[in-house]
Amino acid sequence: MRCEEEDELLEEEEAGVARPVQIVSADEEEHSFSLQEAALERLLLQDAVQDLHVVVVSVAGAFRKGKSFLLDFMLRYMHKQSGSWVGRDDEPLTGFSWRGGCERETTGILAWSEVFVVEKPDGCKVAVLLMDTQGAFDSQSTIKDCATLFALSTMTSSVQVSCSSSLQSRCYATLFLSLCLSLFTEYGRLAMEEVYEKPFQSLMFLIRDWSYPYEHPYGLTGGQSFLEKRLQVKQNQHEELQNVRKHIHSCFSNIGCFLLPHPGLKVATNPHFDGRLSDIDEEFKAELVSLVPTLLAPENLVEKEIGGVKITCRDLLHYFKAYMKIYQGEELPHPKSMLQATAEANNLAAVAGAKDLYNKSMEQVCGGDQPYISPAELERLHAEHRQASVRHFRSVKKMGGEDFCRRYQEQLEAELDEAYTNFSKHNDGKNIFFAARTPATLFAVMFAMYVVSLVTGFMGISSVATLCNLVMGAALTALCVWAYAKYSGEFREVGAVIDQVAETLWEQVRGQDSTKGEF
Ligand SMILES: Nc1nc2c(ncn2[C@@H]2O[C@H](COP(=O)(O)OP(=O)(O)OP(=O)(O)O)[C@@H](O)[C@H]2O)c(=O)[nH]1
Ligand SMILES: [Mg+2]
Repeated sequence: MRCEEEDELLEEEEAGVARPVQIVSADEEEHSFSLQEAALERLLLQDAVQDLHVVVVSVAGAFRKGKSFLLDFMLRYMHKQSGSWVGRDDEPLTGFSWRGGCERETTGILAWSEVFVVEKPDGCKVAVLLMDTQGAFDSQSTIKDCATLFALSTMTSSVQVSCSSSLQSRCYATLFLSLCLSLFTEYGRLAMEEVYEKPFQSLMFLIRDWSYPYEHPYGLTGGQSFLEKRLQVKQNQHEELQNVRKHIHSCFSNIGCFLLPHPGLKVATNPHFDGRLSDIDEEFKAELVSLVPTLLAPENLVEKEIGGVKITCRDLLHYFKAYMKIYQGEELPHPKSMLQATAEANNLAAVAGAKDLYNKSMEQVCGGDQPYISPAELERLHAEHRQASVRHFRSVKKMGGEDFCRRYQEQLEAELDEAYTNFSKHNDGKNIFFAARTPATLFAVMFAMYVVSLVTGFMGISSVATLCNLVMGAALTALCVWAYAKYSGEFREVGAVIDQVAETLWEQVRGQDSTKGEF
């Protein structure tokens, strides 16, 4: 069954059908999470988006609160981006899987397989990635599970939408705030010591089923006044709570709150509800139409920044890998190791960017469809592009301090030299004389053996003549095998050994020639 499902998914992927992709999967028994690296790579390394700055919108929060449901409306907006995006009255809601009932639906973290490319009003193109997360407080998850997912989605997103209901908002905010205190505020403080920038971008508290519009009206303004009241620092509060309230603003560049009305009884209680708008209360629809563009309109998109630098889809991959590593332990990671992981991923992303720059420049010089270039010229261009690449690495703002970055610079230099060896070999392969070296050497051996066997035969030294004939025969066989290996692509190892032997002979003769030349 599992295999069939996987095959189906693969077929869908090949057919280009957009769908949710599991990027972090949960192991329910072990209470652990693992990164689906291959799926994430396929998602983030698509040609059209890998070099674009990324906007990561993640919806997290309490379980069964309509997170996936909301994301499906976000998908509708991303597909249409026009006034009538919300859809027809009788259209079922599809996309991220959602359903009624009291059992949880989403596990781990999922992303939409289509990364949307949006042009911002300033003309910059950005890639928008939508992420759905497992809900907090379900009966099967531990507090550590909830905190891990919450931390992961906060660390990797630029817009974090935190869902909770009116009633839960208190305990949810408390969990979030205490998490903030123990992890994010300390992480933020450490990060800011280095880069003086707020570590996270946008946080939107989304309060569902708001039932007190007479106190705070629905929408953003009501939410803002509700939030201000919640985040007020009061003298009689516990010192810890006071600190969180003070620090939360220094962690996020923008904190908002949106109060969403109840969607109506059909949504909440009808088991056959399929998401059609005609079954949803007007009030809810009106607020939804204002909420989604607040988060996703081109002018409101917030790019993911780390260490004060906007990151690309390719960079995001490094951060995911680094964060996933630290969240796999028994305990929640210490803020210091979070910072360490960020610095590591930050440097690795800079290495990857610099290497990509070098590879692209060298491809133009000696890529697959470029003609042969002289080795001396190739070496000169390699030195030039290597320097440019290292300069690029050094110019990128990085975390971790000078010594830490130097280690990654050394790694980059070693990787560039290795890439050069490959480019150089590839270039040599294009030289027709270089390719003809093996048959030329074998012919020369055969000719020399033929002459020696003639002379020695004439002089009557038949044993030497026979030996020469044998060597000639061996050279001829080697030539035939080599030609077959090159033509058919089979017995490649044998072909390589023959090349190696011919190369050694060639170098030997050339070496003797040049020694003679010196005298
Ligand atoms: N009360 C209420 N129900 C909603 C709201 N939005 C959607 N729902 C309903 O809530 C149910 C759960 O929706 P999902 O989108 O699957 O919820 P979820 O938060 O993704 O759930 P998990 O993935 O299990 O954490 C569905 O029946 C929705 O119709 C809302 O604002 N309030
Ligand atoms: Mg869900």
